[in-house]
Amino acid sequence: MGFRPQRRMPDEDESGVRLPSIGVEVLPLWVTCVDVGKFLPMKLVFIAALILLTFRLVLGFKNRGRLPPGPRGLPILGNALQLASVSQIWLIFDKWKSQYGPIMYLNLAGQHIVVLNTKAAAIELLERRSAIYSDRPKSIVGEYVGTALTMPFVRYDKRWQRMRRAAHAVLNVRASAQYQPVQIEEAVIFAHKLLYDTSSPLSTKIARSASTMISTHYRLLQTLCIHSPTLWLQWKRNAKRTFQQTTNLYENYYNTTVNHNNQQPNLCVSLAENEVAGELTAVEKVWVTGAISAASLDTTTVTISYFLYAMSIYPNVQARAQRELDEVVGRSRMPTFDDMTQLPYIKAIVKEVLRWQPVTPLAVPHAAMEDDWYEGYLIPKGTIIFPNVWSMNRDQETYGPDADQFSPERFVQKSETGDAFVLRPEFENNDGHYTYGFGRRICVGRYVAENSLFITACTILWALHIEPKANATPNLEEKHREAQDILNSTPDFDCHFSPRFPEVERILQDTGLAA
Ligand code: HEM
Repeated sequence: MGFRPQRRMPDEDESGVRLPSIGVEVLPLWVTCVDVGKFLPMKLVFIAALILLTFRLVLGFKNRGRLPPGPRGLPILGNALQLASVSQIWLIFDKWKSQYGPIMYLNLAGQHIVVLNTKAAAIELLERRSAIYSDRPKSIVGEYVGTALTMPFVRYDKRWQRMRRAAHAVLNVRASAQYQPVQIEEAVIFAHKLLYDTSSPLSTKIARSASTMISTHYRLLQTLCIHSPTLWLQWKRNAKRTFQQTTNLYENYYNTTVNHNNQQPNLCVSLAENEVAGELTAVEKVWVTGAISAASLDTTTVTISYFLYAMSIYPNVQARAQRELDEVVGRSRMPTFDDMTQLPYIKAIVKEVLRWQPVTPLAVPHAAMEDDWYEGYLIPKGTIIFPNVWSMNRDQETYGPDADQFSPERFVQKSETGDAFVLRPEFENNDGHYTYGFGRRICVGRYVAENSLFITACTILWALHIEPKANATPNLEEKHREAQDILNSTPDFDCHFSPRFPEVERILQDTGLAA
């Protein structure tokens, strides 16, 4: 069933993008004051703010007994100061989990936050009750510069439904198979670079490999990386210009790729040709491709970094994976997607990297669209919901006492003959982690990501021997203390790569040329 075109709202431009507006009802108090202050005498604003604040405090006290348990905060500021100086919020949440249980309440200067610490809570709310938990938090900055069109942050409305259907049409299990030849090519180029490119640092080589689907993808990503910080810093002054620049960037990329396609399957061409994508407006279409490219960049880069890092510090895992590759693939050709079912240990490594170091340890926040109750606790409408993926992925009841350790063995068991590994039956059709998120907002690119991670892991392990550079083993805890984001940071490490056997270079080159 198609969606009927939406009526344009008074504060939308012709592309349907919301223009800057003053939405008093949803803004945090301080922002309301700042914006409204331009239009009203300061005294009036102050009185209005005081009334609103009193109202919120009274309501807050009334509701407090019914809200989930959580750390005590300060009046007005709530828990804001407890979180302001923390670099890895998920570690604090993990600590609080043992104190407050499966569902935890925080207050950030009036904004309700609920953290879901267990898979049972996340599945009940974000999956079974997804009809009311699939929204995203309203972002004031974002609406100025285009999150109204950036798919992972789009509010749960008709536009998101159009975008999601289009993205699903070009990224579902079957559609994602069309990108496999390009993913093989990318993996071969990556392995070659790791071996022979001595000029660029490891992090640059990894970022290059994160262009999961199409070679031209990378050019867009590079441009985005260069422009993003300035675009975001100047957000308010140049809001409209920023939005326009980003649209131009995406449009340029989209048109160039569609018009100069070299016959390789790629996302833009798939979208241009897909019937479902016909429901999108022109501007939505280019933003879907841009947002998908951006969504795949950090996620894949961080995950591949942790894969290399794990291989360098767990030589036994590396050796076991290489034994599996030698037995199944041999040394006269490179692994392909056809080998996938025969390589359970490599699949287990990919699952374990995603479980052990989820790139977004709190996923992407959802938002409650109605007042709701869970286990006797009130979740007010507008609450921002963080699924605590980090804690769920390290739950000892599910993963055992070694849940904090990197151990792909947890996903495999000995085959009946006892001479090989097979995936444990419960993980055949199950990720074995919660890193791709939940419910209707679950990562739409996960099949492409899985293919990309699998073929990259196979290719690297088949071709290279990986060793940490002397004295280069980083202390992850130290690194984490430096992170200032809700994204897991890339580990700061370096490795030494060498070919596993003499024919590696020739076979890499032959495969690269043939792909
Ligand atoms: C290691 C790889 C990846 C991880 C761990 C990851 C993780 C996530 C997570 C946690 C979400 C939010 C889920 C939620 O709200 O519950 C998400 C959303 C999304 N991801 Fe991924 N992602 C990965 C790769 C990719 C790739 C390769 C693409 C594109 C080809 C992609 C496209 C998207 C999009 C478009 C969304 C927004 C979905 C929506 O809001 O409906 N992701 N991803």
